Amino acid sequence: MAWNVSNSIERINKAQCVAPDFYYFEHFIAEQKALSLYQQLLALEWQQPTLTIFNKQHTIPRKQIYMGDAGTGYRYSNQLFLPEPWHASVVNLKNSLNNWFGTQFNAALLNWYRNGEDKMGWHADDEPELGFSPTIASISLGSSRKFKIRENTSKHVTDLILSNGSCLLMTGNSQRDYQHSLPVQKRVNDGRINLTFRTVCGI
Ligand SMILES: O=C(O)CCC(=O)C(=O)O
Ligand SMILES: [Fe+2]
Repeated sequence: MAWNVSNSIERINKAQCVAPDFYYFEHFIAEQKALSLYQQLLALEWQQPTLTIFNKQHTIPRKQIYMGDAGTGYRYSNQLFLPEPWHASVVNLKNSLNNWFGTQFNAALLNWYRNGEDKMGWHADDEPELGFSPTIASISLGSSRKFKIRENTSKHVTDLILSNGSCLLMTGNSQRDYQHSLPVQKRVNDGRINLTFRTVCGI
């Protein structure tokens, strides 16, 4: 669903534009609140599915939980994910983001990177369920991790550090023109949880 930029001009002005259509808000959630949310979410029932990509089976190199409103089924690497019911803290965060940005997020993919060996490869969140030019808000809790943004034609890469309590808003052509990834960082010993809020036109 298209995002109404005019609702959020003021918010975007407070952000750092790290690449076209990528806006970074460093202290979006207070540090202590973000750390306590991290601790709370660690206790969830995390899953580590095996996906089939080009006929090969891969167990994802991190853990995840997909949460959302009923009817927000999501297809990702040939597998259908049905949403778990919202966790109280996550639905509160979703509602705050919707108020803040004027979005209509109805689902969230949570990723838990247990240490610097856990990662996410290059991809764009361009599944049809997300509609044309999706807006995605990505909240980071716990250890800081490097995040890479690569422009599709020039292959130019921008590095960004996503720190505890930050929000990265990806909007406009961010998924059409770029890919992003979270590389291995062997020297990171502690965990990080990332929540990506999405608007899913369900299946
Ligand atoms: O962990 C991150 O910051 C990236 C997560 C991501 O790209 C995704 O869930 O699609
Ligand atoms: Fe992504």
